[in-house]
Amino acid sequence: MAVLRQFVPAHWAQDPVSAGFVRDLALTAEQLIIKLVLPFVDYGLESDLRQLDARLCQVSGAKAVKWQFGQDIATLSHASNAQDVPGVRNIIAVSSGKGGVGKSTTAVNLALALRQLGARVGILDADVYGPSIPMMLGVTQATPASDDGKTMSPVAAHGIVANSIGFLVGADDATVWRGPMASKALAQILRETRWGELDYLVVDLPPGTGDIQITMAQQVPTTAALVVTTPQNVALADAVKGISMFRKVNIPVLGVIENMSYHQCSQCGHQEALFGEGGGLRVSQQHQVPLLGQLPLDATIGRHMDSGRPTLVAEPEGDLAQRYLTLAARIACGLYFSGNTIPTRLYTRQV
Ligand SMILES: Nc1ncnc2c1ncn2[C@@H]1O[C@H](COP(=O)(O)OP(=O)(O)OP(=O)(O)O)[C@@H](O)[C@H]1O
Repeated sequence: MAVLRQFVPAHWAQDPVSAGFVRDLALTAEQLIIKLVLPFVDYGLESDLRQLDARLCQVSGAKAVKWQFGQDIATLSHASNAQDVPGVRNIIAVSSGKGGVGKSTTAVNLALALRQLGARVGILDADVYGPSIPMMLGVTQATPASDDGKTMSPVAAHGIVANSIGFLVGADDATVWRGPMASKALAQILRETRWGELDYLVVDLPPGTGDIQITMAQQVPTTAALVVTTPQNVALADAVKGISMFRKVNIPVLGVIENMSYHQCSQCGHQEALFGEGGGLRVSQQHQVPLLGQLPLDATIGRHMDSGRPTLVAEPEGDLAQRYLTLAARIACGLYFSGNTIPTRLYTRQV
């Protein structure tokens, strides 16, 4: 325990003992068995912890250390008084100040990365003006089923569940929705979907700071928001507006994600900062929000999205997937250590 107390894994705010994650510790003739149960998903933790093996063997007399991991994702508190969404533990809003910065691409890959790390994940396409999630998940022909005429089952794709106004009205019709009608559509689709048990529901917001964002603050129990930006000054200025808006409406901003940070040549691997350098970091420092990750402008990301097989599905072992997995773990970790755990409610559904 003393050895474990001295070790704080990357992005954690506490060591595993103080955080209460050590569930079991047993010494057999040969092995020291340590079981950790985490309230968030993590990535690369075992290789981090393996650095302790030699020291643990020395103090315990064991020949080897066996690490065991379990996961019970915590429900974190949210600032709004909005009613819970049955079965949904945490809601993460993905936003951007400007359109076209790669918010939906990031939201989809983030949801799939959380899933790959072992969480139960859903995605809600709240971009009621231009829903793109059905296309990105390759399920444009799907329709959420309803057996009672009041609620609907989300569409399953690549291990996650999804719902989008695009499934219900067709992408072109959605663009005419404005103001209260769009907000009502979001609230309705969120509450009338039978999400099942989810650790994380990722919500892809429309760009900007409009009615939908206000609805997220007032009617949705949002745990925290992420702001996606590119390094260009125009995008950064709008990202700052987004951060201020979330703060005004009491939604914690977990951090900034810089997309299209640099261009990586698919032929020679050369990296070039097409849109300038250091923008995301500047915003993060000036507005006291962490820079959670930087993703390259890479033509394969766009191609994967267009084919309906996002990078996490098309190349789950590739370098880009590793970046999304690292980002997802950092978000899950940050959400846990910056929030307050509340008891997870048990729901029964009337049939
Ligand atoms: N890192 C990236 N590298 C290459 N292409 C990308 C990257 N991120 C996004 N794209 C591409 O950029 C385009 C815009 O992305 P996306 O739809 O995710 O943006 P958005 O911010 O959600 O836009 P909007 O909110 O206006 O709908 C898409 O064609 C997508 O495939």
